[in-house]
Amino acid sequence: MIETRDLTKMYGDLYALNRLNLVLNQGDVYGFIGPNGAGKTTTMRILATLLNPTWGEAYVCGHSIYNGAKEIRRAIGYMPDFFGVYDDMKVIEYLEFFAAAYRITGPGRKKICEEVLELVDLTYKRDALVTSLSRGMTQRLGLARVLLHDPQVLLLDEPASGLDPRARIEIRALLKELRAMGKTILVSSHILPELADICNKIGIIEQGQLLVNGAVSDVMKQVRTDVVINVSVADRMTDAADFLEKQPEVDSVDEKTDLNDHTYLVVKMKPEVITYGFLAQRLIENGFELTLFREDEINLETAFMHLTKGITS
Ligand SMILES: Nc1ncnc2c1ncn2[C@@H]1O[C@H](COP(=O)(O)OP(=O)(O)OP(=O)(O)O)[C@@H](O)[C@H]1O
Repeated sequence: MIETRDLTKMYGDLYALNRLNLVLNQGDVYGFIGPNGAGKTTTMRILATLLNPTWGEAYVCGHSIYNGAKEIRRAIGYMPDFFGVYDDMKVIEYLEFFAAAYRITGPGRKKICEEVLELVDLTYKRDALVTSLSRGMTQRLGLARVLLHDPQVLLLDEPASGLDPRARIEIRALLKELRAMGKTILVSSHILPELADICNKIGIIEQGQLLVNGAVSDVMKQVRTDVVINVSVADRMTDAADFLEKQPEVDSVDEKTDLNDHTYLVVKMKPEVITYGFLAQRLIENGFELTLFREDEINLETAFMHLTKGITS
């Protein structure tokens, strides 16, 4: 669906993008992560055929950016990080305006506009002025706009930036829905954890260079520093904590309480230990009834800092 080969963009001596090689297959949701100025927008603009690279090649839906711009623009929905809305226009008028620009005509136009409004959960705002929408609603309207022509590929530049936590959750839910619809999505962010659970692939870019690229689980393995497991047992938590502390592979055991007031143990393994299934077995063999045994979610934000530290500092 998307392939770039040594894609490079220079501004004078500056490599905004340096030999970028990316592959997105149909249905991939690729989280493109990087700090400000990393080259994310440059990549998206090149893929959207709005900017020429200095060299390198890129294909979108099988069309080259050099001679397939028309076909590419038809196949993609590009949402830039900043886009203007027009004053004195109602939400539905705004969408109909863009639908007309996409040459969607006849009675079908109205239907499509209503459908995308429904998809982004803005039906209740159809007659509101676009300038009266909150930032989160404006972002959702922006998404609705790029969905009008039912593109196969979505290029979304920081769709969650500047949103409050609730609006971020809504955008993530929407992205999940688009993923379920089979869209291929390249979505950028400078916040790693934000995208981890909606993407199947992740790339981390800095100063125009892709530092890490792969399946979310592989990226997590690469950046993993130590293994932490959350454990809970029925009734005998104190005994379990004592037992775990005595195991030679265990570094530390701490007790924590979750939001529902459930207590669990946070077991940190020694640095060289990367497997941990044996601990569950030992607990069971020693008569503990396990109610929770799960690797702690790796803090991707920490991983991100860990990865980029060497370059930025
Ligand atoms: N028109 C331009 N002229 C000169 N330099 C530019 C131009 N556009 C971008 N750059 C530089 O190219 C680099 C990459 O910029 P880009 O906008 O792609 O980064 P980004 O990852 O999207 O960052 P942000 O999160 O801030 O949007 C930056 O150093 C930027 O200053």
